[in-house]
Amino acid sequence: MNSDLNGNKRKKGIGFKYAFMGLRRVWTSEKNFRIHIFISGLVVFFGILLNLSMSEWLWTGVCIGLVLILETLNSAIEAIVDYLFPHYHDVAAKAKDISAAAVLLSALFAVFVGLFIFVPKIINLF
Ligand SMILES: Nc1ncnc2c1ncn2[C@@H]1O[C@H](COP(=O)(O)OP(=O)(O)OP(=O)(O)O)[C@@H](O)[C@H]1O
Repeated sequence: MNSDLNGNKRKKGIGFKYAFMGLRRVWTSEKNFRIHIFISGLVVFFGILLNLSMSEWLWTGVCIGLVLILETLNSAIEAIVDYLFPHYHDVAAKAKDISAAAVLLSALFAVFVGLFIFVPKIINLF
């Protein structure tokens, strides 16, 4: 056992339980995360419908994973920044903007890969 800054006791050990609590936190508190999950569900649905190949599923999975991982990290950074800077501060703006940029880059990458995979398949339907 050790203590956090508020003197609360925290159990040391394998962090899976806390990691799942983190997932629940990001799901309940971050609208963007829920939107990404919803879009990921749609992509998987259309992937099944369009019968993606193994490598196409791999690329799709990498893109979905990348966006969700970066959105989760972005949420953690936002929480720290909000705590450290309750009022306007240039450092807070810089940290949040750059953290959001990481999510944006991953989303653009996902769109780029998605266009390569899905557009030819959709065109082939007609
Ligand atoms: N304390 C602050 N100081 C300076 N600028 C801030 C501060 N808080 C937020 N901002 C600016 O406002 C933008 C949006 O911040 P916000 O906290 O609303 O995050 P968000 O990207 O909208 O994410 P979410 O919707 O998950 O809260 C930041 O990217 C930053 O430019």
